[in-house]
Amino acid sequence: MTEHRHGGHGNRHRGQHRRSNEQRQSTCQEPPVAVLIGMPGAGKTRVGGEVAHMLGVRFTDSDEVIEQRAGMHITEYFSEYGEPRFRKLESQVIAELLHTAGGIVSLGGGAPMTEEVRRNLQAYIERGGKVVYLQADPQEAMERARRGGNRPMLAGDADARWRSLYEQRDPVFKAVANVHVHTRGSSPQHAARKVMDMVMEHDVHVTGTSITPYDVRIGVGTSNHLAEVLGDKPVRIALIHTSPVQRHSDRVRALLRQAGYQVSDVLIPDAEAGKTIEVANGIWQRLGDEGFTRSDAVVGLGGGAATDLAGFVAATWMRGIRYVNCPTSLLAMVDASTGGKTGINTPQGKNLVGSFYTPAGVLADMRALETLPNDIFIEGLGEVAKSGFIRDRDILSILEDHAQELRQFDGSTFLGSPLEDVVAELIERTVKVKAYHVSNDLREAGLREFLNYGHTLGHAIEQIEHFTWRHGNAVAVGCVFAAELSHLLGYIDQDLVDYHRRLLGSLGLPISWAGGDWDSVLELMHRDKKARGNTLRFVVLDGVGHPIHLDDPPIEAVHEAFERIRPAR
Ligand SMILES: NC(=O)c1ccc[n+]([C@@H]2O[C@H](COP(=O)([O-])OP(=O)(O)OC[C@H]3O[C@@H](n4cnc5c(N)ncnc54)[C@H](O)[C@@H]3O)[C@@H](O)[C@H]2O)c1
Ligand SMILES: O=C(O)C(=O)C[C@@H](O)[C@H](O)[C@H](O)COP(=O)(O)O
Repeated sequence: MTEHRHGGHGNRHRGQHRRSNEQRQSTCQEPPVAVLIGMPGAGKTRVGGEVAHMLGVRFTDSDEVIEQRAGMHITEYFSEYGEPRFRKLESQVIAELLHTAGGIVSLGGGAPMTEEVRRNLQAYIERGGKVVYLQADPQEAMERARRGGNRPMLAGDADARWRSLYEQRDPVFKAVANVHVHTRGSSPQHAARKVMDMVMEHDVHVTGTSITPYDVRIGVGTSNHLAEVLGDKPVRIALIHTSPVQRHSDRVRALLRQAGYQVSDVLIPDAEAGKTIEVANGIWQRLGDEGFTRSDAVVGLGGGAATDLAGFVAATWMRGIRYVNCPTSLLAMVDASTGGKTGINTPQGKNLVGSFYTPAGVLADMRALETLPNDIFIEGLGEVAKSGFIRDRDILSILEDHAQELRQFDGSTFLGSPLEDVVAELIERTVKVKAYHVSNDLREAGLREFLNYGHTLGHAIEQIEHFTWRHGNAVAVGCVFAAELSHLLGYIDQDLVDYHRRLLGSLGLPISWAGGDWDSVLELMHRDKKARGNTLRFVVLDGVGHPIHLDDPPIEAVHEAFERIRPAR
């Protein structure tokens, strides 16, 4: 029930483009990374060439390929054979390029007006492709088209002809493209940067029974989609955020105001201190005082604690209003912001009050990672690794291969570095794992519980440590505990337990815990949401990618697993 649409076909992050391009320049047999369409003079060739250069991939102009095939200039072909025959040749060439060109392809201005081209572009999009409508300012485009000359479709009064073509083509281009980039006033380099960020955006579509479908949009600059996702119904937006992410909330507030919304800026206490009934109550009071109605909305911006609280407020205000999450920590991007588990803590335990309430969209803008401290980035890797253990072993391989760079994460040098591609892929893969479970079991009747691997002990550690232990760190120890328990009960061998310790340790995550005592841990594990009556329940593995439910295990084994995560004396 989950579809995945992302920045192209397979794992194609920027570094991979560069490497593979050198090997494939002459014999490319891959679909393009992106196809640019737009009006004459929109800058398809210039911007497309620049994007290809930035990505280190080849650039193909369909008109040039047609001229090579025809052995003559397009203007000559037009006058000798007429437009219908030209469009036929153009369709054939484009059909081939959509399977074989690789890199960036720009299409002739009128190409998408041919039905067969539209059909082929649609099929390309369905295979994961990006068709980018380069929307230039009409004056700028006309001026460039005039200067460019030699365009058979603009013969005569070029401006008048351009305008009339624009009226016919603009609605078609808008419908055909799945990426729209406005280039008004932009230099070709700036426009190319915009195109590149949008092309490299990875989208995971979440759908399923009882879920109004939404997208998780991952990439640099994805918060620019905020107004599009909120839509035009809300008049007021409550922007809920914490102070360490002030720089990002300032930007988002400006975006919202530019889009015409009335923004109520709601600053909440940081981290777990924000996930309380008192904080929620303070916001309900404000929403009431400020006249928030059912058509207004909430934006949650920050780490997982802020998005959990924002979702809870949205779920409860007037029994549910629209909300969009803008996660700023790695953990919130890969896990907390998606899936609709919203909630607060109570003195008795973590997330004990809350609801399943799905966001209208999630904008994981990787630009936010620029300010993320190293220890909070590493904490997020705890949930990434968990997702690898329960479902996607490629996540584990990527973590192994890049452990050292990940461990040394530095937000100030992150964007544009090779690590950016690695992290983008980890985020996308982890969100897919989350989306798979959520799509099939929103209300956690069974399958979704697998996302709780490592959490039964993890939540107890957080609670006993009064939240001085970060969630992802506690989950990492919880995963080692769950692996020990799986092994003690004969589900996995010692190698897999050792592998848990080796991998998590190599990422800088904790693998043992000295705090608390057995009795208090046991009491808290009984309050875990997976427990039933007096029965403890856990998620364990019977292999990588094979989580299982473990109901009412022998208490001696649980105790022994706990002893095994105590540090060696
Ligand atoms: N709802 C879910 O499905 C789900 C899933 C996983 C975790 N969670 C919850 O998420 C929380 C953990 O999330 P977290 O690890 O993001 O912790 P957090 O929200 O406490 O954030 C950690 C710290 O990093 C700061 N921060 C976040 N982004 C930043 C940025 N870009 N720059 C600078 N500082 C930044 C925060 O303000 C905070 O101080 C826990 O409450 C956990 O229960 C919920
Ligand atoms: O989405 C889920 O379902 C999860 O269990 C994801 C967990 O990683 C997350 O920490 C969640 O908040 C835990 O929920 P809880 O129901 O155990 O409180």
